[in-house]
Amino acid sequence: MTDAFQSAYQEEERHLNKTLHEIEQQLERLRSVPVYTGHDFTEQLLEAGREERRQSLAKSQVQPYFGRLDFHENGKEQQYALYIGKTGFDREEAGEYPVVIDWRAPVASLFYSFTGGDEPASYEAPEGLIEGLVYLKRNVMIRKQILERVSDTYQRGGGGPAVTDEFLVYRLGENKDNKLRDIVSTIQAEQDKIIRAAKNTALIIQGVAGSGKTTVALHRLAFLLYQYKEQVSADKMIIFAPNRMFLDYISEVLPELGVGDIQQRTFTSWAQELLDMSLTEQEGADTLAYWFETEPGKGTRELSDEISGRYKGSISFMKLIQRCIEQLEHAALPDMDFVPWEGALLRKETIREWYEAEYKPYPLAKRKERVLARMHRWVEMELKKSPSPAALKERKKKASQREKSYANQWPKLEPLNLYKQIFGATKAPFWEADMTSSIPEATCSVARKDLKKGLLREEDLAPLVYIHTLLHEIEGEQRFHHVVIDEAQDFSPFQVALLDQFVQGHSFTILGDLSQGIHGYKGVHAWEEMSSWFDEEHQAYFALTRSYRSTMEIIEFGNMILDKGVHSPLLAVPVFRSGDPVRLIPYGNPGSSSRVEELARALRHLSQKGSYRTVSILTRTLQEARALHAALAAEWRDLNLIDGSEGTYHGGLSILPVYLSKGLEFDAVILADADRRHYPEKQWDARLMYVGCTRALHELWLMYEEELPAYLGSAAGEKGWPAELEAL
Ligand SMILES: Nc1ncnc2c1ncn2[C@@H]1O[C@H](COP(=O)(O)OP(=O)(O)OP(=O)(O)O)[C@@H](O)[C@H]1O
Repeated sequence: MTDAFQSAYQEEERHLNKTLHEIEQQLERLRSVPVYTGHDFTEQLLEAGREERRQSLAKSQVQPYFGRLDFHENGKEQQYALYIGKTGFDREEAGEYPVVIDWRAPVASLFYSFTGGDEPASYEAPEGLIEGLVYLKRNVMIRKQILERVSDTYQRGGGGPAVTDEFLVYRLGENKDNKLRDIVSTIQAEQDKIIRAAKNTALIIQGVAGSGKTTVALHRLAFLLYQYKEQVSADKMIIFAPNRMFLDYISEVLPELGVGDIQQRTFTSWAQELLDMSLTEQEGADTLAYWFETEPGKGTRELSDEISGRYKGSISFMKLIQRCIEQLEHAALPDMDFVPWEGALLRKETIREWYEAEYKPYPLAKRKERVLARMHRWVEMELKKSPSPAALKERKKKASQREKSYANQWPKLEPLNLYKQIFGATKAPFWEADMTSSIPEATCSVARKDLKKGLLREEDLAPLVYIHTLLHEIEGEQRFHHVVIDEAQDFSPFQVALLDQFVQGHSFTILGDLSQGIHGYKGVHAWEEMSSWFDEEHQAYFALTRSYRSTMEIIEFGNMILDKGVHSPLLAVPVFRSGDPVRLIPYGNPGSSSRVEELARALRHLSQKGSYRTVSILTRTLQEARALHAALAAEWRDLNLIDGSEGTYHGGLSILPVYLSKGLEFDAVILADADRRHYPEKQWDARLMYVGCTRALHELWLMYEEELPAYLGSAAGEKGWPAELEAL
C-alpha cells in the first residue's frame, strides 16, 4: 500500500465514521418522536414524512455513499468534498451542501460527466450553468458500513492519465447472480447523458450487446421520478420487456434505486388486459417453434416484408385501419327516421345533426351511445304528451321495442368483429370493398383462415388495441407518463405508434440492438422505421458502442461475427478487461465418445471453476435443450431447463435455446453445436450466434461438430480443451 493510498483510505474511514454517526443521531431523534396514529390530517402528513426519512436513513446506514467529487465552484471561497449516494440527506443544521447528495441531483451529474482534464467543468443547475474546477474524483466502496476500497480516478495535478477505469474494471470483473444490478457507482458519461435526457422526447437508443441499455433505461426511470416529481408518478410509468422471466431478471434494479410501483409488463399481457381477451399460451410457443425450431442444416426461414408479422406491424396497416374506421363513422348512422309509435316522428336530419355536429368530437362508440341516449330522452318527453294511461303504456312498450331495433341497425362496434371484416373473415358492409385491397394477398389469406378458426396471434394485438382506441376513448387511468420499450428491435412500428397514443409528450425510452434482431419476422430492420413516426423535435437518437459485459476477448470475437456474419458496421468497443481466450472445441476428443459427454465435461469444468455463479449451455433449438437437459439431469439435479414458459430466472446452471437467452448474461457460456449445420451462413443465423456469444461475461466456449461457419474461420479463439483438461 503506498503512503498516498494509505492516507486516502484513512481519510475516508474517518469520514465514513463521521457520516455514520450523523445518520445514527438523526435516526435516534426521529425514533424518539412517538409514532402518530391519530386522525389529524396535518399530523398524519408529518408522520408520513418522518417515516419516509426513517426508512431512507436506515438504507443509507448500510452504504451511505459510493463516490466523492472535490469541486471548487467559481465565485465560492473554497472547494467542497461532495459525497454522492443512492439517496441524499441533509445536515440538521443549515449547511452549504447536504451530507450526501442524491446521485440524481444536478451537481451529482458532474461525477459522471467529468472525464478528466484540467479544464473547468460545468453542470446544468435550475439557476443556470455552474462552472468550476474538479480537484478529485474518487470511488469509495462501502459494504455493510465497512470501507472496502478507495480508488481515485482523477486527481488535479496528478500527472497520470486523466481518468482510469480501474474501479469500473474491478466492478465488471465480479461474478453475476440471477438478477441484474444497479450501476450507480460506475455510470459512464455516455450513459449518463441518456439517463438525464429531457422527459418529453422519444429517445431511441441503439446499443451493442452489453452496453448497458436495459440498466440505463431503469436508471433513467429513477431519474425522471426525481427530476420531474411534480409531473410523473411511478405507477404511471411502464416497462415493456419480451417475457416474464426477463422481467423477473431485471426486477431488483428499481428497488435497489429506491423506486417501487413501476409497471413491468409484456406487450401481450398489457394488450390482452386492455381488450379483455386472451391468446392461447400455445400461440407464442408455436410462433417461436415455427421460426427457430428448424432442422439442422436448414437454418432460419427466409424473411420478407410480405411476412404477415411485418405487414401487420407496419404504419401503412395502421393507416389503413384508420381509414376503415373513418369510413365506418360516415356509414354507421342508420339512414332512417325514428318512429317510436305511429304519430310520433324524429326526423333523420335531426339525428344526423346530433351525430355529425354535436357529438362529432367523441369517438364512435361514445357518439353512438350519446345519440341513443338522447333519442331515449326525446321519447320520454313525447310520452308525457300521451292522452291516457292506457295509451302511455302502449306507447312505452312500442317505443322500447323500436329503440332496440333502431340500435341494432348500427354496426357492432367490437374490435375483433371489425378486425375480421378487414381481412374478409366476415362480411364488411360498412366500407368500400377496395379499401383493403392493398393488404398483401398472402397475409390476407392466412389471417382470414386464422380468424375464421378463432386463432389470434401476437401480431394481431396492436391492431386490435388500435381499433379499440379509435372506437373508445383512452381513459385517464390508461395513460402513461413514460414508456420504456426494451428489446425494441423486436417491436413493430405499429406497436410504438399505438403506445404513443397512450403516453403524454412522446415520453419514451426505446432501446435495442439491430444486430440482435432475431425476431426479424416482426421487428424493425432499421430504426428509421420507428423514428419516422415522431417529429424531428420530439425525438433523439443515441448510440452506445462501448460494451461492459464481457472481456475484451469475447467482445472481439463477437465483433468478428458482427462484421463477417451479420454484416453490421455497429461494432462494440471493449472496456480494457482481459480474460481467458474464447475456446473452440470440436467434439470427438479421443477417449470421449459422445457430444453429450463432452458437453458434460465442459459444464463440469466451468461450473467448478473459480467462483462462477452462473453457467449456461445454449443450444440451437428448444428440442435440443430438452434432450440435453434430460441427459444431464442425473448428474446435475439443480440444472435449470429454460423453455420460455417460466416466470422466474433462477441463475445457477441453465440449459436453454439460444433465442431465449436474449437480455440475460452468464459468467460462463458453452455454445453447443456452434457448427455450420446448426448455424448456416445466413445473416439471421449469424445473429443468433452473436446473441449467444455475447451472453458471456468471463468465459466463452464454442463446441462443434465438423465445420464452424465460415465467418468464424479466422476466429481469434484458442482451439481445443484447456491444457489442464487435455492432459486428463
Ligand atoms: N457503467 C457500468 N458500470 C458497471 N457495469 C455496467 C455498466 N454498464 C453496463 N454494465 C453491466 O454490463 C452488463 C450489461 O448490461 P445490460 O444488460 O443493461 O446491457 P444491454 O445493452 O441491455 O445488453 P444486451 O443487449 O446484450 O442484452 C450488466 O452486467 C451491467 O451491470
